[in-house]
Amino acid sequence: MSRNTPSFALGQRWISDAEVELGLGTILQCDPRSVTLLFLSSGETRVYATSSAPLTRVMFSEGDQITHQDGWTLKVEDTKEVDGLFIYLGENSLGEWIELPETQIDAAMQLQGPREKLMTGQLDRNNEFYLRALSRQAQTRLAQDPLRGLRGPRVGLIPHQLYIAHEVGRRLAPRVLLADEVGLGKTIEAGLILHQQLITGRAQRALILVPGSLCHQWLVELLRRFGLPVTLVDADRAAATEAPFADAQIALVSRHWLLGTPAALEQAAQESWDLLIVDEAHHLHWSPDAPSAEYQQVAQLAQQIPGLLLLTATPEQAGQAGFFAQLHLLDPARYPDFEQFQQEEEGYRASAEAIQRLADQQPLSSTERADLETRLAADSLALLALLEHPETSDAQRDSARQQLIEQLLDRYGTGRVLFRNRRASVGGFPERLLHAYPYEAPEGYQQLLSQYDQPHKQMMAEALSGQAWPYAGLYPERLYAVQQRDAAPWWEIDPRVTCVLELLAQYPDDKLLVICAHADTVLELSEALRRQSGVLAAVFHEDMPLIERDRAAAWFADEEDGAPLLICSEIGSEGRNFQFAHHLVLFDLPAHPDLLEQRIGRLDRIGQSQTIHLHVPYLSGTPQEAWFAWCHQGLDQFSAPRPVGASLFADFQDELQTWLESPLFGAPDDDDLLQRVEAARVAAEIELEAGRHRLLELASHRPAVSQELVTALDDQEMDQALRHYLEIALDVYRVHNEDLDSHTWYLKPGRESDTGIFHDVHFDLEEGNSGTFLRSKALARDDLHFLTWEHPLTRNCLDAATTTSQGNAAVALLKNPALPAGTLLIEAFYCLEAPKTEGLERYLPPQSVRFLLDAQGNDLAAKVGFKGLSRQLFRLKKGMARDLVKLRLDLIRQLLDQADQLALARLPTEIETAQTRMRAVLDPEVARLEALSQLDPHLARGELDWLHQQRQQLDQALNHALLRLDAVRVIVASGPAD
Ligand SMILES: Nc1ncnc2c1ncn2[C@@H]1O[C@H](COP(=O)(O)OP(=O)(O)OP(=O)(O)O)[C@@H](O)[C@H]1O
Repeated sequence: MSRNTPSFALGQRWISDAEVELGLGTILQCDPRSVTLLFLSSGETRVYATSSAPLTRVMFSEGDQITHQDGWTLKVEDTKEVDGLFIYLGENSLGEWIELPETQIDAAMQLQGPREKLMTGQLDRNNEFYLRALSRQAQTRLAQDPLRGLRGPRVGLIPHQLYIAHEVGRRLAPRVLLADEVGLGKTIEAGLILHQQLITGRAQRALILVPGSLCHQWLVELLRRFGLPVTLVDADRAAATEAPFADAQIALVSRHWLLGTPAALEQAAQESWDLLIVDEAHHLHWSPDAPSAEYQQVAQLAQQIPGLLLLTATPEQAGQAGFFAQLHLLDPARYPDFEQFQQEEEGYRASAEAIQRLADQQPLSSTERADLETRLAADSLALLALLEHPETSDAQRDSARQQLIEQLLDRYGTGRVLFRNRRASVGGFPERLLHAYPYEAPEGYQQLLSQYDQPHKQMMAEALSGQAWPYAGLYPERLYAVQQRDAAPWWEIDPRVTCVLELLAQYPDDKLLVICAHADTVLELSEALRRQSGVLAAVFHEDMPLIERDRAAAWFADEEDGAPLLICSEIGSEGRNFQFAHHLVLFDLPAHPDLLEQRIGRLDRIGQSQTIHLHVPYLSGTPQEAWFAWCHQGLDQFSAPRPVGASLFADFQDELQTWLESPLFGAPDDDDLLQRVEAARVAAEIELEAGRHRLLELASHRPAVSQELVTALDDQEMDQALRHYLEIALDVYRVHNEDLDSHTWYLKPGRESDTGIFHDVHFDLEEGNSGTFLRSKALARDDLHFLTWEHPLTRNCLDAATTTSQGNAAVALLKNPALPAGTLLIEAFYCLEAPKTEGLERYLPPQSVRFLLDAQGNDLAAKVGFKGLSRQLFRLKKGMARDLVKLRLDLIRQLLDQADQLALARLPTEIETAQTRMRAVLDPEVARLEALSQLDPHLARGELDWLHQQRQQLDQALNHALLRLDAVRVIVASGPAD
């Protein structure tokens, strides 16, 4: 389309230079003195003096697309002029040759493309063009950034977490078990993975199931650290809304509520989610004959939802079967059968040794090689051959070795689905100090417990306490409370109450976390403390409403006026963050080793800065004494996590029964039990260390990789490109910006500001907010925004600058003494676009291509950079700019056509790059599933077919990609200054 100024005639189409927003006008009346135009789309009429009418004739050219007033379109191939009116000739969308008189052009036709705007004089400010182009370039760069999704979260750079997040977050529909030891940051890892999946477009929606007691903590972490749009879906919301999940992008739900509320579960299941996250997954009980209802409900969701993250610090709390059940949920093709899984576990040591040898770059022994050959599929054998071939280069060998290790970890271990880091390998955790307080058991307890000496009486104890005998004997206060209703309350005779009071007196400036197995004990103990010495304790247990639990936790956390102690129940405390406290009082001990580790983990977690004091009061002469000895001397559980605790607990179950009763009914026959348990623990740990742990360690953290991540993320603080970008964006959107220090800005919108860029940003539009580029500062101060390329404000600017037509047509003056006045350049940006197909954006990131043409049509883009050139450019007044375009119209059109040709020639290269990128992601997935299905032809078929289909659809879409003109700038040299 071009612009010309012939004489006026009725029916001609013009636009107003002064009011371009009026759209396409039609001449209604004209005489030698005045001309009248009707702007149909805006319903306005204007009369201008003929001699000075600020009007531009609209004339379309070959290749332009025009819309008829009836809605059909025509691609212009030719134009003729009859009685002063243009008639356009070309093909309509049905391929028919047709004529379209300009009088019939749709008045509402958009003239917002860069060419149309340039030709009709709708010129943007030069800094708007600059922002648009900067945004496109940033989007291209960000889309290919290997750290995408890791930059924005407000988290400390902890290597093992970054490794997992980076490894898993890039996957297509990741399905993994995050099983780091208690308190090492599984919630953070899940948040990082989710953030990456959302930012990269791999996922749009997520459903998060957590224990009710952790809802608030999760909500706070997801908002504060990740700025994610999370919605808490609970009974209140379900009562108030018909479809409580419908507009929740990330729905956070109490697992207990959801799985216990059939209507809500059905509503959740009807939504389409990309990622399911289940925290404390060890609660999903499973056995080969009797999977729990909860397990089956989650399995149903896990089958429907492509991505799945299971979180547990104690994956084996429910034994090997429970562990298998979680792996089966994640990857039924890889873990189809419990028996097969058990057999595989036995072979871990051999696999671990072979993998270790590969990792150490040692040659494999002939037995190891033969063993691998019988077990490996074709793709791995090819890698093995490449590794051993004498002509393989070092780089090829490294890459083959790494791929082979990954395949071995995946196929002969749990490498691909299980991540478990341990304190022992992470390091840097404070010491644990045990303080044991043996007390004489009160007479009342002793008498009571010694009554349970017959099986039928023990059954009564079980019925009363809900706990199997002799474990019921670990909680004498529960039996006493029920059986001795008429006596004084248990807490009047129990010396452990005095112990808590003494500890309070001994550590007046410290916070004490007290954990009891039962909610009733929590309530009664707090009442006892209040009555006996006026101490007000915060309490926290599973029967309290969520809001009260959170209030109690906040009261305990308050440094100024907070409660000196918090009394928690077992279930109530799981997963909570209490690392600001350094004293844990184990009022009783839980009846499972993994629960003990969960308790200690409330304090012994990332962020704990001091030695952790574990206070254990116990009653001599009762099962508590024997159980303490088993945990301390047998398993050595207080000094460090004991991953073999759960299996030894199962192995020694029968002997433990007698052992626990021994203080009541005499010494067991076998009094060297503790030494035997200790020996078994040491042996099992050595075996684990060499076998599964070794495999896990290799798969869960590669320090060389995480170190690179840490360094790169550290470096981003100094990213001048981000600061420059934000400065320009804030200028264009008219937001006031002030330096508070060299890394911190204060942003304040004004009346002129475009506040759309604050959409979904937690920002005070009235008062303004500050933001910092420094991670350490953002971690220390929640009130500061953490400014990164991934902050919602930056993302909104990137969107706003590229999704409207603002900034897509501009004219600028080039002040460069070396160029003669009037030299004209055209700077054109093109975007690669393809038909919308599922998953496309992953392989076809926003790609922008720049051309800079001189008057002879030479492309100078490679020689003259965008930013360098922009620095030499100055704005021109709008009127002058329009005249300039008018004057050089033919040349501009010709150069734009040439740019189109260059873009066309570039297209195949761009498509090929996108295809290569797509294959680099999909092909290894396909190869893995093919290898798995070689081991068992029934496995993975569905997923494999789906991947093949996706690859085909994406190939097709990419083959139809186009380079579309996105923005144009006409540059004219002003010549040497006088
Ligand atoms: N990278 C990090 N930056 C800042 N804080 C962190 C980071 N990682 C973990 N934390 C903090 O450490 C604590 C433990 O993290 P998190 O709750 O994720 O651990 P977890 O492994 O899920 O614990 P649990 O086993 O008890 O469920 C939390 O207070 C968390 O905010």
